[in-house]
Amino acid sequence: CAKKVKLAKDDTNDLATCRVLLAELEGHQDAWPFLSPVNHKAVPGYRKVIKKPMDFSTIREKLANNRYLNLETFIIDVNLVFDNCEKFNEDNSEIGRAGHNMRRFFDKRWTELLR
Ligand SMILES: Cc1ncccc1N[C@@H](C)c1ccc2c(c1)OCCCO2
Repeated sequence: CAKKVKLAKDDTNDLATCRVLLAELEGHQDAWPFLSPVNHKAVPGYRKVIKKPMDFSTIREKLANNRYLNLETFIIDVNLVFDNCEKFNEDNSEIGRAGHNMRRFFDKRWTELLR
C-alpha cells in the first residue's frame, strides 16, 4: 500500500506571527484589563476562582524567553486570558465585554494570518 507521508506545517514564521499578534492585542483599545497580571489583593476572590492566571505581559515575557514550544502553545495561553475573563466576569460588564471583544479580534486576526 502507499506509504503515508504526514504533511509538515511550515512553522518558520510562527515566532514572528506570535510577536505580531501579541503587539496587536496589546495595542487594542479594549486590552486594558489584560495588560498586566490581576492583582489578587485588588480583586477579592480572584486567586481562589482562577487557577491559571494569564495576561499579555506574562505572554510577552514567555515569548521573549522562548517558553512557547510552538504557535499552538502560544494560542493556548492567549485563550486562557479570555477563558479566565469569562469565568470571573459577567458578560454584561465592562471587563466581560472587553474580553469578548478581544477574543473576537484575536480569532479573526490569527485566522487571517494563518489560513
Ligand atoms: C481581567 C480581569 N478580570 C477580573 C478582574 C480584574 C481583571 N483585570 C484587572 C487588571 C483589573 C481591572 C479593573 C480593575 C482592577 C483590576 O482593579 C480593581 C478595581 C477595579 O478595576
